[in-house]
Amino acid sequence: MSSAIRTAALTKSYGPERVVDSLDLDVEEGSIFGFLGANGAGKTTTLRLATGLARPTSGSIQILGRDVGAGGSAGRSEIGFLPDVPAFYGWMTAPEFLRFTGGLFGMSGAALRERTEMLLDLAGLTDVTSKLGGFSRGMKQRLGIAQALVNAPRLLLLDEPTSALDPMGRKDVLDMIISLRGRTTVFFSTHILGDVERVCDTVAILDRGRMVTQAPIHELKARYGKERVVVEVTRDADVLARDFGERQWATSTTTPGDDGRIEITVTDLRAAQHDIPAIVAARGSGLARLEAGEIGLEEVFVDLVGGKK
Ligand SMILES: Nc1ncnc2c1ncn2[C@@H]1O[C@H](COP(=O)(O)OP(=O)(O)OP(=O)(O)O)[C@@H](O)[C@H]1O
Repeated sequence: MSSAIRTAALTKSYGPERVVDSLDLDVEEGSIFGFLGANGAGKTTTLRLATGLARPTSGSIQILGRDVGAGGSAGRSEIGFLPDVPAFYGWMTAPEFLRFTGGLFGMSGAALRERTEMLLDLAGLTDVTSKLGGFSRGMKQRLGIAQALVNAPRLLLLDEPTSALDPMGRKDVLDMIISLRGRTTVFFSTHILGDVERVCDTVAILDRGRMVTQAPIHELKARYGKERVVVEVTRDADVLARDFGERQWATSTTTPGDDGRIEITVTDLRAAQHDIPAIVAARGSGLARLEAGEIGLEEVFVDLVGGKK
C-alpha cells in the first residue's frame, strides 16, 4: 500500500518551542486516519505543514508520494482541506458556494453542475434553499467538507471537523466521513476520542508535538486494552477493595466511592467474575452490581498521555 502522507523527523519550531517534534507519520492511502491530541498538541501545525501553509524547520513531508516543496504546490490539486474555522460567504446558497469553489478549480458547465448535485446530496443539503448565513454549525461543517471535495481529491484533510458541534451535528459529519471510505483517504485531527473510535481505521496520538503511538485502532486496544470489572457493594467497600486487590487476577483497584463502587482492572475476567461474589459474601456484605467491560480508547489515551502531564 502506498502512503498518502509520510513524514520523516518532521519538526516545526516557533522560537525555542518545538511545536511539532521529530514526527514520523505514515498514513496509508485509502484509510480513515484519526490524528488525536489535546489542545495545543500540534495538530493544526502538522496540517499546515501538510498543506504547505507552513514550512518545516527540519525533516520532510511527502503527500501522495511527492515532497511538499517550498511553495507547497506539489499535489495540491489532489488535496482537499477544511480548516478548523472555515469562512463562508453568508449571502450565498450552498449550490452557489459549491459552484463558486468548483470554478476556482477551473470546473464549469455540466461537469460542475453534476459535481455540485452529488456533493449537496453527500452533505444532506439538496433541499436547503436558505443562505449560508442562516446555516447551523453542523450544516456549515458538512458544506465545508463538500467544498473540500469539489476537486475530487485523493486526500482529504480535516482540522477538528466535529469539535464545535452538538451530538447530532457530530453524528452527521461522522456519517459523511464514513461514506467516503474507499473513495478518498481521510486524515482528520480531533481531540474527541469517541469520534476516532467510531470512524477511524488507524490513529496517531500526539502529545506536545511528539508522537506517542500510531497503530490500527484494533491493535491499539489489543496492545493496551485490559478488562475491567465494576463492583458495587452494600458495605465494607474499603476492606473489600483490599481483598480484591490481593487476588492474582487484579492489576489495580480504585479507592471506593461513597456509593461502594470499586473499579478493578483484571487480567482474567472469568476468574474475577467467579471469585467476587464469594469474597463479598465472606465479608457479610452484599453485591449491588457486578459489571464487566472492555477498556476503551479513552482509557488507553489517558494511560499513554495523561500520566506524563
Ligand atoms: N504561528 C505560531 N507562532 C507561535 N506559536 C504557535 C504558532 N502556531 C501555533 N503555535 C503554538 O504551537 C502549539 C501547537 O499549536 P497547534 O494549533 O498546532 O495545536 P493543536 O493541537 O491544533 O491545538 P488546538 O486543538 O488547540 O487547535 C501551541 O502551543 C501554539 O500556541
